[in-house]
Amino acid sequence: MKIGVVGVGGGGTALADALVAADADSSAPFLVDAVAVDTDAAALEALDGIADDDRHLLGAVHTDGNGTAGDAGEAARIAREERPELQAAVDSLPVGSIDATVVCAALGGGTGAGVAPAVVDVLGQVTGTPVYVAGALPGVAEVGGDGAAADATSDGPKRADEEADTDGPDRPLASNAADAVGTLTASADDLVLVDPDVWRASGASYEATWPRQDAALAERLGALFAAGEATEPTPERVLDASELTNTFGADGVSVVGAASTAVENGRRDGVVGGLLDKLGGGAEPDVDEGEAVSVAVNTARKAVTHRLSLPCDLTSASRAAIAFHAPPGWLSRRGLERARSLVAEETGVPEIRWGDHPDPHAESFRVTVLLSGVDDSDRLTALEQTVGANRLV
Ligand SMILES: Nc1nc2c(ncn2[C@@H]2O[C@H](COP(=O)(O)OP(=O)(O)OP(=O)(O)O)[C@@H](O)[C@H]2O)c(=O)[nH]1
Repeated sequence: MKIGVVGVGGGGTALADALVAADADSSAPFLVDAVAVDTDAAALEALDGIADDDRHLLGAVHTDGNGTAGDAGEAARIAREERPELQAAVDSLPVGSIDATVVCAALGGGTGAGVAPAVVDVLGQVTGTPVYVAGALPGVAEVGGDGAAADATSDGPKRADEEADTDGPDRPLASNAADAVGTLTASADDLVLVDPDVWRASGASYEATWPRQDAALAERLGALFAAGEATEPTPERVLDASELTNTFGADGVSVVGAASTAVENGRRDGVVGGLLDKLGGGAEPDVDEGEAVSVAVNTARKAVTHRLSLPCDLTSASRAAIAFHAPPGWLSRRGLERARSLVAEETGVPEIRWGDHPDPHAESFRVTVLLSGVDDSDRLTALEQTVGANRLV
């Protein structure tokens, strides 16, 4: 599936940047163009992979280029007033060449929560193809949940001025996120959620977590989009744009799980080894089918039971798709079918679309699972309780 990407706000543009990097690393490129929109000039400046011309500063008159400090209402006003600028930013995407657009945003941010819905709206009018949102929730400790309590006990109770660093009145991360989840599940074609606490090591700061979280989500989304783009060597099955489109978009939110197992690809190390592989066509390892099946099944089990992008009740998903990525010899039809059956048993979703991406240079067997229509997640329930909202999905 060929995608366009729009990053919105600090966290959103960082995730968009990570998608550009994942595309550059992929042997089946999937990203056509990426643009960044922010009210924070320094955050735009800090991006790596998005071209300077594709970075758009909004609201400079209101914020002096310093962001909205969590004010989603102000960000939404800026998006309304500067709709022509937003439109111009989005217009640079070659809409005729993309199958879908992914809008990336950290939903606790003022700009992420306030501008992303406007971007979805503009895209809906200009593209005619699905618009998905990849949304990062604020961390539990950032919004003063259980994690914050744990932090407080390790360092003694938090002082009032420290509270302002988490979810004080000037940074209403939880209410921004709750509002954005409600709005975006209704207006976008899907909302894929990611929870920073899945990636946060015990005692680590969120700042240290974000780069890993952004890279991991970008790699997962990239694996799904690339599965339909792989052509050489021929896949067993293609997960094409229409199959992914038909998986995204069930009522609820989407989550992405992934796991990988290191495997031999028979490639030789170093420059000389690479040349020998080229001359000799590479040395495909002789893979035992039983081992290939067991690696496929065990990796698929890990993908749905560990490290989903949002912890949730798997059985609440109503649709699923799987992308397999591995050296060709490891992609046995029987292994892929058995892995698919395992995911069907774990989720209760009977019809699961799948595709594989044979990659002679892959050094692991990787399974990426998209679950759509998820409507039962303790993390969302906690967010609802924090802000006193009704069910968000
Ligand atoms: N995943 C990720 N999250 C981030 C990053 N930077 C900040 N965040 C988190 O994203 C949320 C919103 O922060 P920003 O994205 O900087 O906010 P914004 O959308 O630019 O909005 P402003 O309030 O106007 O600055 C907070 O929960 C941050 O903790 C990042 O690089 N990656």
